[in-house]
Parts: sequence; structure tokens; C-alpha cells
Amino acid sequence: MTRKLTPGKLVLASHNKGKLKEIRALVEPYGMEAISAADLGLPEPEETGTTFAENALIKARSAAASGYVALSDDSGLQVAALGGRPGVYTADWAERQWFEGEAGRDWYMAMGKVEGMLAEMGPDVDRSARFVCTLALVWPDGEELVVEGEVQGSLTWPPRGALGFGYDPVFVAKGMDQTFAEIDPEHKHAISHRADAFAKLVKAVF
Ligand SMILES: O=P(O)(O)OP(=O)(O)OP(=O)(O)OC[C@H]1O[C@@H](n2cnc3c(O)ncnc32)[C@H](O)[C@@H]1O
Ligand SMILES: [Mg+2]
Repeated sequence: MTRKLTPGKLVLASHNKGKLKEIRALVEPYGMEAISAADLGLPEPEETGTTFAENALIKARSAAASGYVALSDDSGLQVAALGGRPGVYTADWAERQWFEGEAGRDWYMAMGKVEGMLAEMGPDVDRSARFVCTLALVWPDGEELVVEGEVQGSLTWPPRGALGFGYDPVFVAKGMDQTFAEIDPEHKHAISHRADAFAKLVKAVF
């Protein structure tokens, strides 16, 4: 049985403002006081893993060195026709996309690359994609928990909507017409890859 999380401080080991906002909204109802790694002045570790779980653990272990329980999120977009790419490298394809609030839409450049590759495959190319989210929870004494969530959907182009973050304007979940950037945050929180992973975390630790 996994250890339970008692209300108190929780370090969010992410430097992505969009993610931080979503994770805060998910954990605060459970009595957790979310502080970001940047607020604590923690360094941003290099994501050298080849899986979402490895990268999530790298980030959470590094933040747990602060002495607080740490929660990290490693996520990405997997495009079926591209054999699951960009996957773990989604942020790399978008370069430093977590600055997008201030500095423009780097994910848009990454999507230029994705759309270019899909276009070469012809007009009938399969546009199925999924978002994956792996959450890692690490206690300062080394206990660890990893959970994974996903949401199936497809890519749309051109982008639509101004809500959410990252690739939300080009992702339409299965059975929906609107992109993740066109629906209310509450709606995204109910069906997203992050919500799916978080539901598993809640079952285990609350
Ligand atoms: O590592 P941290 O500091 O948490 O921030 P990051 O942005 O580098 O995050 P990842 O390494 O996990 O890369 C995830 C990529 O997938 C994108 N992404 C993840 N979840 C998303 C969501 O819900 N909507 C849109 N894009 C998302 C995100 O913008 C990144 O480009
Ligand atoms: Mg990252």
C-alpha cells in the first residue's frame, strides 16, 4: 500500500506555467499547499530519460531534495502516423515552450514540423494522436509513486482557441468537436491525460 499524503506543502516540480496552473487546481482541493520548484529557487534538472516515467522521476527526485514531498509531470503528444513522435521529446520539438506566455508560440513551430511530416504522407493520413501524462510523487525519504494517464483524440489544423496551453489549440479529444483550447478549463480537467493520471494518484494517496 502506498503511503498517504497528508495536507501540507507540496513542491510542484515543473517550470511550465500552464501545467503548474492545472496541477495547482487539481491538488488544492485535497488540502495541499502547492509551491513551485521555481518559487523555492530549485534548479531545473536535465531530462535525460527516454521514457515519460524516467523524466518524471528525474524531476520529482531533484525537487524532493528540498525536504518537501514533490510532484512532477512529464507529458507529451504522441502522433500515431509518426510512430508516437514527438512523445517524450514534445517539449524539445517546441524548444523552450514554457516561456510561451511571454515569448510567443514555440509549440506552433513544433506543429509546423508535425504538419509537414503528415503532409508528406498524403491527404488521407491518419491524424489520430494522444496526450500522455505521467505523474511522479517522491517523498524526501525516497518513497516513490508513478502513475500514467492518457486522452485519445486527433490533430486539427489550423489551431483554434486561446485557452489552456501548449498544443491545446490543435488537439481535439475523441467524440468532441472543440479543441482543448476552446473548452472551459473545468471541462479539460475532467477529461485530460492529466486528469486521468491524477485520478489514479488520488486513489493511491488520498
Ligand atoms: O518539464 P516541465 O518543467 O514540467 O515543463 P515542460 O513544458 O518541459 O514539460 P515536459 O517536459 O513534460 O514536456 C511536455 C510537452 O507537452 C506539452 N503538453 C503537456 N501537456 C499538455 C497539455 O495539457 N496541453 C497542451 N500541451 C501539453 C507541453 O507544452 C510540453 O511542450
Ligand atoms: Mg520538460
